[in-house]
Amino acid sequence: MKIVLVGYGKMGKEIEKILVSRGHEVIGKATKDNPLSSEMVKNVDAAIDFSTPDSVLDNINFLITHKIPSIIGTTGWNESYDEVKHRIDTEDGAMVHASNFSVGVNLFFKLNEQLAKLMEPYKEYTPEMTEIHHTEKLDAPSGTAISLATDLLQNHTQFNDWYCPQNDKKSKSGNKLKIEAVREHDVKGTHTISYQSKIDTISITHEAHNREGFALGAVISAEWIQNKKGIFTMKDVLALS
Ligand SMILES: NC(=O)C1=CN([C@@H]2O[C@H](COP(=O)(O)OP(=O)(O)OC[C@H]3O[C@@H](n4cnc5c(N)ncnc54)[C@H](OP(=O)(O)O)[C@@H]3O)[C@@H](O)[C@H]2O)C=CC1
Ligand SMILES: O=C(O)C1=N[C@H](C(=O)O)C[C@H](O)C1
Repeated sequence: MKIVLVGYGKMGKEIEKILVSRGHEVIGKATKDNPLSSEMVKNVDAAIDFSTPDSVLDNINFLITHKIPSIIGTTGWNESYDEVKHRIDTEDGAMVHASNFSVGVNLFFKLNEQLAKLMEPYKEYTPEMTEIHHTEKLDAPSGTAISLATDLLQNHTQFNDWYCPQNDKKSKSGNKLKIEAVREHDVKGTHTISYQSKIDTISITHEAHNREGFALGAVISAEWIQNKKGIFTMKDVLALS
């Protein structure tokens, strides 16, 4: 495949390695000072976007307009999801998006759903979430934490929304699940869901050791989306229901 990388930072560089190792070609790299252009997307099979929360929506709209299948790993655009889905559905677009492209985290998503169902009758346990990332991360909470919280809320009735003390846009008031966002030097991404009671705590944790899993999942998604139309997630790519 001929691929354009949108964002050539920590993830863009990791994805390039995997693309080359699987026999693909990177024919363009969009960055802050060299954004997407019509010239850059001529004859490409897919674009893989790991850019910034501020630029991703413009990138997505550009790629839909130019009929380029897109793999969107950038986080922080959840509020625009309905608008993007409408464009993909009505303009015959093709996209795989995921807050986390690693196989391990997608299995962890299933574990979180199952644990929420199991804990639902035990009202003495209160769920809580923590995510830890590197200090350069621009969004809080992480996209993965938002996905985990959304799945938990759908399978457990104690709370009806989430809040994050490190995110001013979401108010704490009301009946909300707490997501603590911690920033430490060079952490690749750790997510913990805990159910706490006076007597004990039950926790599950996923810890990424490096960025390879995210990058591999994005490349597999670009291979998978070829000749497909519609908006998909990593769950579709992995055939996890
Ligand atoms: N879904 C998943 O599995 C994962 C998602 N992510 C998400 O991916 C995103 C990127 O992460 P990471 O690689 O660590 O971030 P980096 O900060 O390392 O890289 C961001 C890149 O985006 C580029 N950029 C900025 N503005 C634009 C623009 N207008 N057009 C194109 N590119 C632009 C930057 O350009 P310049 O170099 O010029 O500054 C930089 O190359 C984040 O949102 C992160 O949360 C990360 C890991 C896994
Ligand atoms: O910015 C990162 O690094 C990561 N971002 C994604 C997120 O926001 O969940 C995925 C992973 O946790 C790493």
